[in-house]
Amino acid sequence: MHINFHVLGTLANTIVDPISLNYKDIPNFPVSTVEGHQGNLVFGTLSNVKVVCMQGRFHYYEGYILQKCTAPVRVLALVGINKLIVTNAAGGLNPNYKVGDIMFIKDHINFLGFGGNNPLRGPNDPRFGARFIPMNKAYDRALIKNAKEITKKMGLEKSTHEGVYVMVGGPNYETIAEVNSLRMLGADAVGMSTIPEVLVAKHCAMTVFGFSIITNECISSYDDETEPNHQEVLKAINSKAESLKEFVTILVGNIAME
Ligand SMILES: O=P(O)(O)O[C@H]1O[C@H](CO)[C@@H](O)[C@H]1O
Ligand code: HPA
Repeated sequence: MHINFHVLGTLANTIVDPISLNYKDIPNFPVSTVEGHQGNLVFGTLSNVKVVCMQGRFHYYEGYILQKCTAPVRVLALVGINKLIVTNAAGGLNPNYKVGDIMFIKDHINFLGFGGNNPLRGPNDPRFGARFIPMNKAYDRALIKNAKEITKKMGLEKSTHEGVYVMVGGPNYETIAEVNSLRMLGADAVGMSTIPEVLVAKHCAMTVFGFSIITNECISSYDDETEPNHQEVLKAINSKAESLKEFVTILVGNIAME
């Protein structure tokens, strides 16, 4: 199983018997440039299940093409990974979402993809998957159900949601008009990542589960004096680290029992 920990990088510290490889020591691997993305591939076990954790991901706004951003997912497929847990920090578009809430990703809107910018663009390599892939079952329903049961038992029910993630290119945060448009499109949380990895994972026939941590409430009024910033994003993530570690550890154990 593979866990993509990204800005939740401290979660990698829960891995038992870890073997950590720095991305810069892996031939042809991209290198993380974003604060909070530590840049290690960590092999080990969690809940007695063999896992690989990406401690740091790659974003389009860093300057990498999407094929490069997602190359690690294909590396993971080649080492035998068939289940992927993706995580991210996201701004809450849904007015009911509060900082620190968890959103299980039930679906996504690929803003970059609408214009044809897709990691699967180019000649198809059939060793990984088919040219045309369905995405209506991208996020595994059974795992969402399982995750809901865990958060309920953890007493997190009120701060947990199921929603739609939209990816924008970044690196700027959204204007007020953009926030209002994304809401109208039906998105609940916005970020600058994840969807390319999910596309490549589905191309490789992986089972995918994803969740967002709501790190800020998107600003939708011209009278609001506040501004979003990456420090508040990191702070919100760190304040949830302990309960997220517990959640992911239980989830991995449950997945293995299925
Ligand atoms: O999606 P992740 O990498 O978790 O992080 C989110 O937080 C950063 C912006 O603060 C952006 O990288 C955005 O995508
Ligand atoms: N917008 C886009 N990406 C983000 C945000 C946001 O408000 N918060 C964390 N990542």
